[in-house]
Order: sequence, then C-alpha cells, then structure tokens
Amino acid sequence: MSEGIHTGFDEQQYPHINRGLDGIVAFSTTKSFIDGQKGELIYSGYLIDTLADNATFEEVCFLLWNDRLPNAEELESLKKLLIENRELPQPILDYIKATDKDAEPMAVLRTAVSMLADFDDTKGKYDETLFEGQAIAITAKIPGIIAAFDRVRHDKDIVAPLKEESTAFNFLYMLNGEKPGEQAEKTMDLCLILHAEHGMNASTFTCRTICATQSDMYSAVTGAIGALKGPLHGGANTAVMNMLLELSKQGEDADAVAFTKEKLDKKEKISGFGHRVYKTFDPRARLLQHMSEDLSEETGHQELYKWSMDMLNTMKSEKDIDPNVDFFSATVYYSIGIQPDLYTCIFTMSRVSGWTGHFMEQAANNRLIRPRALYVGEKHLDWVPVEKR
Ligand SMILES: CC(=O)SCCNC(=O)CCNC(=O)[C@H](O)C(C)(C)COP(=O)(O)OP(=O)(O)OC[C@H]1O[C@@H](n2cnc3c(N)ncnc32)[C@H](O)[C@@H]1OP(=O)(O)O
Ligand SMILES: O=C([O-])CC(=O)C(=O)O
Repeated sequence: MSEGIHTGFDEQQYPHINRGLDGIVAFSTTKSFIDGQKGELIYSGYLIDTLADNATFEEVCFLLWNDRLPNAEELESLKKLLIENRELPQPILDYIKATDKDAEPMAVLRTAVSMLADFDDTKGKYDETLFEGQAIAITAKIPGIIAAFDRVRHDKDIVAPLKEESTAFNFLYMLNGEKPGEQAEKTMDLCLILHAEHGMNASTFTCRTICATQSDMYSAVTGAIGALKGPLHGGANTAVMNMLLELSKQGEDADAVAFTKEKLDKKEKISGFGHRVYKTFDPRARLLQHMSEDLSEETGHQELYKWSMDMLNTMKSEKDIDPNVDFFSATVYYSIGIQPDLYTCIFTMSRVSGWTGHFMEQAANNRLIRPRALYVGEKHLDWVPVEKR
C-alpha cells in the first residue's frame, strides 16, 4: 500500500527524493557547529583547535553533556564517576571470553554495549534524571570491552581497570598490560577529543532516531555503533590502514601515486577522503596530520607518512577531494602500536560522548523522527493463489 493513502500524502506532488537527506536540517543543536566551506569545527562554543590545545577528553565529555566547561570540583567529580564505573559485569567478561576470537571487534563491542543495559541499576530506563548517569556508565565501560576482547583473542589475560588515571591512560594500560608513556597517553587523549562530536553524522542521527521513539540510551548507543561500523563512516579508519598495508607489500619504494590513480581508474572510493559537509580539509585531519608526521619520525615509520602525503596530493590533483578525520588517524593509531581492526572501536570510545549528549538533547525536546518514502512499486494487484504463482 502506498505510504500516502491514509494521510493524503500524494507522491505525484513530491517527485523529488533527497537521497541521503543531503542538506536537510532536522534538528537544532548546541553540541557542535561545522563550517564545511571554511573547515571549522566547534563543540558547544569551543573551536576544535582550542580544545585540542587545552582540554582533556573528560572535560569534553562534560562539555557535551552540559553545554559548558566544568569547574575544578565538577571535573574531579566526573573523573571519579568515570573511574568508579569502569569495572565490567562478570557476564560481559564471560561473553567476551566465549565469543569467536575472529569476530569483528566492532560487532563484539555492539553486542557487549547492548548487554550492559541488563546490568545497569536503572535497566536503561528512559528518564531524564537518569540519562547523565547512564552516559557515564556506558562511556566508562566501552574502553574495557575493547581491551578485554583484544587480549582474549590474543590468548592474554584480561587486565582489570585502574582505579586512577585518565580514560586514555587506562585504556592503553588495559590493552597492553603496561602503563603507557606520557606521549602515548597524550596522543590517545587528543584522538578522543578530536572524534567526540560531529553534528548530524549517520551514527548520531541513528542515535537520535532511536531516542525519539523513547526507547533507551543503551539501544541508541548500540544502534549508533552499528552505523559507525560501516566503511563509509567510522569504519573508514580501519580501511585506510588496510589500504596502506596493502601498498606496503610493494616494498619501501611503493608507488602511492600510481596506487591511488589505479583505484580511481577502477572507480573505487579511496577511504579517508571526501565528506558530506566539508568541501575543504577537515580541521581534525589537519591536527591528526601533524601528529602522524611527528609520530612517523619518532617511530621510524616515515614511509607511511610519505605514502599518505602522496595519496593526499594525488586525490587533490585528480579529484579535488580532501582527507577526512579517518585518513591520518589510521597512521596515528598504528604508530602507537594499535591493531588496525580496533581503530573504529577507538572512534566509538570517543563518539559515545557526542551520541549521549545528543540523546539528552533529543529527549529534552522530543518528536518522533519519521520521514517519508516515495512509493515506486505497483498498486492494486490482483491476488494470485500460491499454487498459481
Ligand atoms: C567519520 C566519517 O564518517 S568521515 C567519512 C569516512 N568515509 C570515507 O572515508 C569513505 C570514502 N568516502 C566516501 O565514500 C564519501 O566521500 C562519503 C561517504 C564520505 C561522502 O559521500 P557523499 O557525500 O554521498 O558524496 P558522494 O559519494 O556523492 O561523492 C561525490 C563525488 O565525489 C567522489 N568521491 C567522494 N569521495 C570519494 C573518495 N573517497 N574517493 C573517490 N571519489 C570520491 C564520488 O565518486 C562522487 O563523484 P561523482 O560526482 O563523479 O560521482
Ligand atoms: O560528519 C560526518 O558525516 C562524518 C564525520 O566526519 C564524523 O562523524 O565525524
């Protein structure tokens, strides 16, 4: 049956379909502002460069949940709550130990976050007085899920979370089983800041759509993880690293220009390039580029940075397309020793702050999200009994 029959919505009068909802403004938000022409990104009033220079991930969480920076006491209190909420319920650890070691880390993370709702004292109840506590509980536990699965699949013991230190420090500690150096912690913290929030991207839209049915925050984050996982969205960071590793098979003299042109000739999309909103260099990619360059010198992976730049220049000259956040984050994570298939999980560890901030914003001014589809199938067909089809 046509979508329009009961409401008088006449598809003949609406011949234009906006594929991908390009340019459609469906919400107002105080969470972030993107100027796609200038390449500017603001989280709740603060330029991304200002936050990169000054903030910690925990301060950014507070900012996205409260639309203002915390004072010293509020920041200490949030840090304490995040630490207290790190421990994973035993059934989640049991699931991680029992699941297939070859499972996709993002799939394991999605399932574990969904399970978390059952062990939350609030059972994920949709109640605005409970939302910030739920956001803290989910944000605090995601790093432990990622680290635990990575250790289990490598036949290593799960490392219990620390009762101190930042989210970035504790994550690297749980992943590697040893305390990270200052540089690795700072790099991880900066990556968490840069990935925290980005307007109405596909995963945040998914989160708000689930929130708008008055479902619950765990369902919304689970759905958002599913959306982020795809290679056209957050999954692109893993795809970038796999592409560079494929190129590295050519040896140190690999030709990244020819490699890129070949992909373009085959009409392949190059991961880490292009963006629905930015028509210029993504400001996060610029910050990550500097980090990638510095780390490539420190770790002796200079060829990865050189190939990245060759790809970037080729994309610019051939297609006039700039890199997005996923392009240089890949080599940054690689330089600090993280396995490529965990990159999108790390993105999740950060973006959960933005998702949950949007969840609270949606709930405070809610309306069901329900667009239309143009029916293009047949109508009023005669019924044919099964034996005659
Ligand atoms: C965190 C994030 O989600 S950032 C984005 C991460 N995703 C990626 O890096 C995957 C690669 N990029 C892409 O697939 C796209 O640029 C997207 C999905 C990010 C944006 O898609 P859209 O806004 O729908 O742009 P669309 O796909 O229509 O591209 C417009 C044109 O640029 C081309 N183009 C866009 N990105 C790329 C790319 N990465 N490589 C090659 N060509 C590209 C398209 O082929 C298209 O060309 P055409 O008009 O000649 O057909
Ligand atoms: O905004 C988008 O569409 C994708 C993106 O860069 C992000 O989610 O960080």
